[in-house]
Amino acid sequence: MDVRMGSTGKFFVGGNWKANGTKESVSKLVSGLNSAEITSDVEVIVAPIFLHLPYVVDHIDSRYQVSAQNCWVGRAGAYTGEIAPEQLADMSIPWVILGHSERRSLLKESNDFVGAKAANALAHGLKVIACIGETLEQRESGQMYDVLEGQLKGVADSVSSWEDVVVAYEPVWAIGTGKVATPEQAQEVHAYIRKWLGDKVSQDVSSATRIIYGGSVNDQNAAELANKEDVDGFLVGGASLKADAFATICNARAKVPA
Ligand SMILES: O=C(CO)COP(=O)(O)O
Repeated sequence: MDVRMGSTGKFFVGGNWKANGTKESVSKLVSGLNSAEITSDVEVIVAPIFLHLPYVVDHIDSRYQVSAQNCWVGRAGAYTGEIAPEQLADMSIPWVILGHSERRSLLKESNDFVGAKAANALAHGLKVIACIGETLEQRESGQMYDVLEGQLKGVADSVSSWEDVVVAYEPVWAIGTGKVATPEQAQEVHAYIRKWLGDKVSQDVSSATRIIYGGSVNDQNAAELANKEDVDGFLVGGASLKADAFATICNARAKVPA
């Protein structure tokens, strides 16, 4: 089994809770996760909304790491409504998700802006899950690789060290739609991303960087996707809100025979 080095060399599963949850539901989810059985071969991250971060940091088991879903592009200061990476680090939040397609489309975050945010977060000691992905229209009109390249380049132009970067391939047409990419579709794009990193960044970065898949991953389809050579983990939305389903996804690679 081909295992990526990354910072820990482990299969990587992130639960992106998006703008979901109340005090009550988050407390239930955290207790469900605390009693879930998860193999030690996997690095697991959960990403609640900013407001719930302190509660989750204080109450979740140390087997899980906590992530924000966004951060500011610069330092702390006069930026109303924003949260800077050093403020996340100060709250013991080690990870941040950047460039999610919901932010790219709804908030018009550009490739350069996402790259600048990634560099800024890394400079302040955070680790970054950098999201890329094409829409159905872009895929069907043959623009998929141009779009993915632009998104990768946005990150690569700003980021000098990739040690603390995980790349999440999340085809927009698969997010929240129940229409998961086939294992072959995911593998094809992951292999493209790995080759792009090898050609444009370095062979070391290409082989060490974990490339994870997101988009309608659930407890039924995760094992087959995890079996693909270049799928190093998942970024999970809806199914990460259920502790049992999320634990099954976290254990998906462990179930695959080596
Ligand atoms: O956007 C996603 C994770 O960041 C995927 O969401 P779903 O798993 O709900 O499709």
